[in-house]
Amino acid sequence: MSGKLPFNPPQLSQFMDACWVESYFTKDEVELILKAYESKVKSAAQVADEGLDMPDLRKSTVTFLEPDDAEYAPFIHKLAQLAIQVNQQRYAFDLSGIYEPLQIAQYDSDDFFDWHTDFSNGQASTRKLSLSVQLSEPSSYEGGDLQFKVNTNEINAPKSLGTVVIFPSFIQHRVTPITSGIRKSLVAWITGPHFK
Ligand SMILES: O=C(O)CCC(=O)C(=O)O
Ligand SMILES: [Fe+2]
Repeated sequence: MSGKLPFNPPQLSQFMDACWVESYFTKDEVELILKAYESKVKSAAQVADEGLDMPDLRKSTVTFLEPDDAEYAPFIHKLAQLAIQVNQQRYAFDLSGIYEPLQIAQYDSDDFFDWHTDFSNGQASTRKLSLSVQLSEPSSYEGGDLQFKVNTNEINAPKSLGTVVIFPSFIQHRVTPITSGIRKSLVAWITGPHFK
């Protein structure tokens, strides 16, 4: 017996629990998404595809953009380009595209989204990467930190307008309660075949 059972998997050396590109979108690009939010029908946020109200987990108001909506194509393509590039550098996941509506969320005072992963049962089991675009000026609200749980540390993502935060959908994250003002974000989920 050799005492070995080699699988020899390829290894990643650039993995990060979360990364970001500050000011990736311009103020004008953000403005377009804010107008979309204003023009659409909004509802209280539910949790993943379970369609559940979980008031202890999440409180915010949301609306959605279809990924092939021509009006927002330049914005959505620019976001997709970043997902592809960051995936090549850091994650090497198999990605198929954007198959879910993009979420625009508004967090008013006391709104929050407690610790969770975007990867879950059903449709959420095909989520590979999550991207959050910061749509509000940091000076316009307090609280509302997008945080990642990395071992025992809570890592804050930058809040500057137009910043995109990218992370594997299986990473624990939260948005802390808003203590004043209003925070808006756009979240896209990049789909791929199941982990295998
Ligand atoms: O608002 C954010 O930046 C993130 C929200 C979030 O985690 C989600 O919608 O799954
Ligand atoms: Fe999330």
